[in-house]
Amino acid sequence: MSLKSKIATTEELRLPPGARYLAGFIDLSMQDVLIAAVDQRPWIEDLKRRVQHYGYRYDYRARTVTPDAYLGLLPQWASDLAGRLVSNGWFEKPPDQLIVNEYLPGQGISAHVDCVPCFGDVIVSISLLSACEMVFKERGTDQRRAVVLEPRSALLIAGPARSDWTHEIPARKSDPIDGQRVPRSRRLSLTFRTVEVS
Ligand SMILES: O=C(O)CCC(=O)C(=O)O
Ligand SMILES: [Fe+2]
Repeated sequence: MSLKSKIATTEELRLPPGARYLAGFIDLSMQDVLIAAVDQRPWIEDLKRRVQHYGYRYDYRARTVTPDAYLGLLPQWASDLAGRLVSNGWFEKPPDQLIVNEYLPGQGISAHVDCVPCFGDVIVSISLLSACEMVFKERGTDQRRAVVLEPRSALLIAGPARSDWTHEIPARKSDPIDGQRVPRSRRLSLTFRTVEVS
């Protein structure tokens, strides 16, 4: 077994119930295409990290998505990825909302559960560039699972992992990976969701 698949297997075991992890979902040339596409688009700069919203705008202050937040169809590069997430069986229908997050070293996302009435049960986050650690914590217990999100991997969060556990990316400049401190560099994540409008 290669070192890489050994790491992926170990991380599988560390995932909370309902989460799944796929290393190498994106190949190197597709990663370049996606980064170039994202970097051509305007960033929203009013959080601690830069973000882009597609499909529907998520309101961070109200913590909700409303029907009037519709922004239009996903751009081609995003709907191609959404289609792959249907063909690999992770989504039943193509997700219609995408948030791109940019993390520079020292930036993260605080512990949260993605809005339960706003979005469907399945959430998939694709990682580009730097690796980082994601920490899951079970609400109401002291259970904690730290997983390494490798570049070009895909993480599915559903079921208990989606609603009974919080997830976060600690705001750090390096992560403990395989017993070493690995410095972070720029990371982009593409998080796909399905909006449930009432
Ligand atoms: O960057 C990530 O992989 C996770 C992003 C996330 O949790 C979110 O946008 O809700
Ligand atoms: Fe999240």
